[in-house]
Amino acid sequence: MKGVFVTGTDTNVGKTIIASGIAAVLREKEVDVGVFKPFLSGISRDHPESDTSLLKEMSQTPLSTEDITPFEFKEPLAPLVAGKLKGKLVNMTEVVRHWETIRVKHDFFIVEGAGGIAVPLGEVFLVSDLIKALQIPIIIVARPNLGTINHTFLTVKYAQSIGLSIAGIVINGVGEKADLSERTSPEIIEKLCGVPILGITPKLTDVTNESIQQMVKEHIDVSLFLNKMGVEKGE
Ligand SMILES: Nc1ncnc2c1ncn2[C@@H]1O[C@H](COP(=O)(O)OP(=O)(O)OP(=O)(O)O)[C@@H](O)[C@H]1O
Ligand SMILES: C[C@H](N)[C@H](N)CCCCCC(=O)O
Ligand SMILES: [Mg+2]
Repeated sequence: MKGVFVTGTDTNVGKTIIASGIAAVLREKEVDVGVFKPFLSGISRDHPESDTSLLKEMSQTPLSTEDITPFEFKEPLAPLVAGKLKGKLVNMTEVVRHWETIRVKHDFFIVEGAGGIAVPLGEVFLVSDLIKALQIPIIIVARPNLGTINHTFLTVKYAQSIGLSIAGIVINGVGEKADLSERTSPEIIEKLCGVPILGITPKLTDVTNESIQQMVKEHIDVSLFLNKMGVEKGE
């Protein structure tokens, strides 16, 4: 099994949009792709607008929403905090055990974290610890606007400091009239971080499964990380 873990510089940066778009593009390339969003908070995994639902739809995996998202929490908070409120603390062993049961179901997995890379998932583990346990490279989704250089640099340096492999960065949601910071940040980010920018995606005016897939197909070079991982793909 090969895969990539989609994390971000923050919550709400577009991890699900990018992860689900990549899943759809890989499916179109006849890659046997599965999805895993182990922790979801603030919405039910079966809600049609949940991360889980979009990831499932775009990958067309037969995995159930429970397979994809074994741990869901009501409050829109860090999973550890939401879990404490529910009296349910998840430990890493539970997550890895669940992962071992589903990882055999597909050749390639796209995993989505929760919030940014240092969000607490359990009493003693963060998103970054889960990434380390799954031993797959990361894609960092970042905002386009002023402030993103710092956020992205901090995320990259933290990931590198704990030995995570970084496939690249996606700068997501550039407005139609990109301002000076949006136009200048990508180059400085790539130079400062020493990590490839896999793509710069626009802010869609109409967010549909089709527009997400088309956006990723047009703006993200998935071969940049597929080739590195030796993933055979269709035409
Ligand atoms: N390129 C884009 N164009 C238009 N809307 C976007 C784009 N990327 C993200 N959005 C919107 O921004 C919001 C946040 O995106 P998304 O849910 O993917 O973020 P996230 O990083 O997965 O958040 P979370 O940390 O909660 O999982 C959603 O409403 C989504 O539809
Ligand atoms: C609720 C939200 N949509 C995410 N699922 C969780 C974001 C946790 C962020 C925690 C933090 O960085 O302060
Ligand atoms: Mg998400």
